[in-house]
Amino acid sequence: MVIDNFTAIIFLTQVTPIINNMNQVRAKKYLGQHFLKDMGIAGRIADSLILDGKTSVLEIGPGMGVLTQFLLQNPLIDLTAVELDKESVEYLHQHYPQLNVIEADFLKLDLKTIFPDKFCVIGNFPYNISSQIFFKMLDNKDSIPCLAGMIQKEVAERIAAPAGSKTYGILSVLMQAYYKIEYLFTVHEHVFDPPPKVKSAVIRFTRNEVSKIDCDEQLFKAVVKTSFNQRRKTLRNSLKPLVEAGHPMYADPIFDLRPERLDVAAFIDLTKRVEAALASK
Ligand SMILES: C[S@@+](CC[C@H](N)C(=O)[O-])C[C@H]1O[C@@H](n2cnc3c(N)ncnc32)[C@H](O)[C@@H]1O
Repeated sequence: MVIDNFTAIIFLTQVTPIINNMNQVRAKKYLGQHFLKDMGIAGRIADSLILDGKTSVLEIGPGMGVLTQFLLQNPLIDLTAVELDKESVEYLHQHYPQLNVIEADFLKLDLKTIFPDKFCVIGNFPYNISSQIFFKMLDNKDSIPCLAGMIQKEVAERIAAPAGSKTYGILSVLMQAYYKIEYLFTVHEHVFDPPPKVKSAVIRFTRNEVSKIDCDEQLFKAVVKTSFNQRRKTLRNSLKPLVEAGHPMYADPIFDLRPERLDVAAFIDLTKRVEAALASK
């Protein structure tokens, strides 16, 4: 049989197996796939969780298992992985048959059903959904004592930013309210295949043993989100959707401030004022 170039391309496309000839998963941009090549860094990330005895751990986005291989070796870790990419799941089944891997979107996972008790979270996270991962973590904060992983450096800096800094925002306040945050180390682009356009960072969150939040938690979240929805405005202007303009509450000079000036304690105080104003209606 004579195969011209065109026929050869069709032929190759049709017979390309799920795992390609290199026995590697082909990186897909829409899934945020940047595979870590550096075993030293993978080992450091896998070691960064703080474990209190034998612990259930969820790895988000194991890809080809560069972190997974270290996690599976740790006798304290009872590992489950969630991976959205079918090709990666096939790869994991072949290379790590002992791994419990769920083929699903982490954001749609019912965590309470899978982990009725406490569990930790780890991963070299898909950067396109890192904020959503943290909001989901906050929704499950009572079950998650520790999370460690790699995200975009800029996002890690933003979450760890102190009050008063330009990048301080909703996630900084909410995560700092419930977790101790440690920026562990920076990771350069060249250790990934394909390299991302941005630098990365490994960050760790450890749940505060004593809750700082002694106000209504739902209202606290609403006050933080509403305040930052218009971050260039003063609190007097931005909080109007919660408490109507002209309310006596606004006489206090705290409402002259922009939201980035307030640390967690000040947001708790603000929430109590809003709560009192709503109760006095
Ligand atoms: C940055 S890659 C990291 C892969 C691997 N852990 C590594 O370090 O080489 C992110 C991984 O998350 C997976 N992923 C993307 N979106 C996901 C989602 N919504 N739920 C679960 N996994 C997802 C991707 O398929 C990819 O394998």
